[in-house]
Amino acid sequence: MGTAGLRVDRVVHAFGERVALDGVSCAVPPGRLTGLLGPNGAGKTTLMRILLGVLTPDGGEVWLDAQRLQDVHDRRSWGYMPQERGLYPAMTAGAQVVHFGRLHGLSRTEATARAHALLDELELGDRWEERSDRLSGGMQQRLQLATALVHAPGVVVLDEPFAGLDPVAVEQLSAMLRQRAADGCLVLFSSHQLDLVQDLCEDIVMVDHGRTVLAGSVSELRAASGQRRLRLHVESPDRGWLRPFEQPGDGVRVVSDHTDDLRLTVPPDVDPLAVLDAARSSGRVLDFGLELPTLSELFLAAVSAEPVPEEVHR
Ligand SMILES: Nc1ncnc2c1ncn2[C@@H]1O[C@H](COP(=O)(O)OP(=O)(O)OP(=O)(O)O)[C@@H](O)[C@H]1O
Repeated sequence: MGTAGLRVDRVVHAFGERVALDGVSCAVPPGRLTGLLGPNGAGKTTLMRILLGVLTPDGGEVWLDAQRLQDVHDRRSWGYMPQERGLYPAMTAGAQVVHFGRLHGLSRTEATARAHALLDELELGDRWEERSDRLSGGMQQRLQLATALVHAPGVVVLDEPFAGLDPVAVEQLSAMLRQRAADGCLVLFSSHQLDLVQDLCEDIVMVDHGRTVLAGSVSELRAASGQRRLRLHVESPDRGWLRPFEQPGDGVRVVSDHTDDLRLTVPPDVDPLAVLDAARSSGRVLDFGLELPTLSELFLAAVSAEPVPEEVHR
C-alpha cells in the first residue's frame, strides 16, 4: 500500500440498527484541499470520527500512507476541529491557544510564538486578552481553528469549519487551509453547503446515505458532467425557437423562465451556440452566459441515478 495520503476503503459503521456508513470509499491526497460533502445525516461526522480513532469501523479499512490506521493509536500530529465548540469560556483567546499548544507538547515559548502568529493570521491578534465567551460566534470558530492548528499538524480534519462564517472569513479560512495543503499537510473538511464550498476546495468526496456518490477534482467533475447551463437575457417573450431543442428525455430543459431571463440546461450532444443562434433569430439577446453545473446539481444528478433508501438499516 504505497499511495500517499489518507485512503478510506469500503468503511461500514452502524449505530445499533442504523447504518451510518455503508461502504464509503475515498482518498485524501497531500497537497490539495479536500472537501467531504453531503447533506445532513450523510455520514460525514461518523467518517471523521473513524479517521480520528474515536469510533471503530465495523468493516473496511483506513490507511494513512502505508499504515493501516486501525493499528495506529498515536494521532498527536493530527489537528481536529469538531462541529461542537470546545473552548473554555472564561479563558482568554491567547491563553487558550497556548494551552492547546502545551497539551501537544510545545514549550511555553514555542506555544506562545505560534499562538501569536496564528491569531494574527486569523485576524484575532487584537483579541488576545479577550475571554472567549465574549467573542462573536465566527470569532470563536476561528479561535477554535487556531487551537487545532497550533502544533502544526501534518493531518488536519475539520468538521463544518465554514458554517456560520461571513463570506470574507470563508475566503480567508479557505486560503489559509489551501496554503497548509500546499505545504504538504493533509487537509480534510466537511460541509453540507455544497455550493458554498465549490470554489474553495480542489477535490471533493460527496457522500449520501453513507456511500460515496461522487469523488474527484471539482473542476474535472464539473466539466466532465457534460451538462452546461445557458443563461439568456432575451427581449422577446416568444419561445417558439426553443421547441426544436426540447426533445423528450435528453433535450434542452428550461430551468427557469422569468420574463426576459431564461435559464436552460444543455445536454452534451447539443451545441449551445446553436441554441443561442435560434434565440437571436427571434429577437434581440441582450446578454448570455454558459455555466458549468453547480455541485448541488451534480449531487442531485448523482443521487437520482441510484435508488436512495428511505432509512438504511442492517
Ligand atoms: N451517536 C449516534 N447514535 C446513533 N445514531 C447516530 C449517532 N451519530 C450519528 N448517528 C446517525 O448516523 C447517521 C450519520 O450521521 P452523521 O452525524 O455522521 O452525519 P453528517 O453527515 O455529519 O450530518 P450533518 O451534516 O447533519 O452534521 C445519521 O442517521 C445519524 O442519525
